[in-house]
Amino acid sequence: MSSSSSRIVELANIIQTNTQAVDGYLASKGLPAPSFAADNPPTLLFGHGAEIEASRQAVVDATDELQALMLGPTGTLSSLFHNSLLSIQAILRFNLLEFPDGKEEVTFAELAATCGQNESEIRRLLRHAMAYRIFTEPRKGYVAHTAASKKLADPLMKAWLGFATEELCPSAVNTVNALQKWPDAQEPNHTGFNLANNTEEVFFAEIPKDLVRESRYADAMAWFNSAPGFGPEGLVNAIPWSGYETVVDVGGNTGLASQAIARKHESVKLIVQDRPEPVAEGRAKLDPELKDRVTFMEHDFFQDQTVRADVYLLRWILHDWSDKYAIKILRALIPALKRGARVVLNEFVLPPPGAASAYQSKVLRTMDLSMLELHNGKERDADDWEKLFSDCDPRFKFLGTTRVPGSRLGVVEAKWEP
Ligand SMILES: C[S@@+](CC[C@H](N)C(=O)[O-])C[C@H]1O[C@@H](n2cnc3c(N)ncnc32)[C@H](O)[C@@H]1O
Repeated sequence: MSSSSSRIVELANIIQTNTQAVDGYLASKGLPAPSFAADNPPTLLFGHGAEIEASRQAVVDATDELQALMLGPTGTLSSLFHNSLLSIQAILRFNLLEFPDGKEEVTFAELAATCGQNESEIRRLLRHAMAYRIFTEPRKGYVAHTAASKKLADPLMKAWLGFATEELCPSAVNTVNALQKWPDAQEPNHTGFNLANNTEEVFFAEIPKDLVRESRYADAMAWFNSAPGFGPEGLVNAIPWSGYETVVDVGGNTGLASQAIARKHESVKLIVQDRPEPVAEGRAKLDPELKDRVTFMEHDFFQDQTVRADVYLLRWILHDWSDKYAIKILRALIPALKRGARVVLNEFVLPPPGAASAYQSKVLRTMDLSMLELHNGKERDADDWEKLFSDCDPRFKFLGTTRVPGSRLGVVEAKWEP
């Protein structure tokens, strides 16, 4: 091994040590090595405890940094590909994930025929996806699945990437225009989404006009809830829920987080509040065993809260809104708050500058800009959260932020102390 102390060698060593740790662990458990093959399990590397997760993450971070160093500044800038999601959009729109007659391999021509498109453009689009290891061409002219193209057929994954290509991409392209038109960036209907859709409605009023868009959004939320580190497990373990009688899950969508809490903590009652569409879907899909403890209620969170509870949970709510509107949502709780009532947020807590790897920062910053594109919302750091409560009302006592091991989201707590 080289004795050089350069960063590239240091990174190579980090990659080697941690890759060996992951590989040795998989072998010791009789699990396959990661590969792009269609039958490689999509969650192979997850759920093996903190140590293996730390090694996996170290490899991801170090390979990202090493690649950037090896590309150099020109290579880094030229690999910001503007249309990296175009082939995914085509695959989803043209429904190219299911091969005719259940075949394992199909020709480009057969796939083109299923959607009435030209073979040559389908070939170009699929070969673009193949460069990202989504599908493969095992022999010239034939298409076969990889682990990633198989995963893309999962309905929730499909919904998330459908949401990204059909809602986020057009909104992103229009975001700088929106900022030029409305520089204060506080109003939820002054966004890239508004310009892209030629509407003055906020996202949450525009989307329900079309059932396909509404149900894709609900499924995209469900995908987030099922992705490693994004599920409600962290929240379920972060708070002593059994010590509380009543919890209101404000903007709880179809109630996934509330159901997870109710399953683990058998005494607590949860009321899920949201817009009519998710409330109807949540009621219809509710696990019958939880029907006495998880109930649904239509409620606009900009209107005064009417339910007196011990805890008000807002999970992934305030990041959808600028400070001006996040404060309105928190103030609307005040009429129902009893002394000592808790407000619990389950949101990203952005790390201080330089604390996260560049790879992690890309994930967090992408989410932050997505909020800007759709709603003029934003992700916040610990200081931002504290300031939000103090700007809202000095009677909120800020209790701090915690990060639950294994969860990518933080828990932010405040107490009502009039
Ligand atoms: C990002 S989702 C989070 C959903 C859920 N809490 C979770 O963790 O998956 C935001 C939620 O806010 C709801 N919402 C938006 N505007 C609302 C309003 N004015 N009143 C009540 N709910 C609203 C949406 O319907 C959606 O369910």
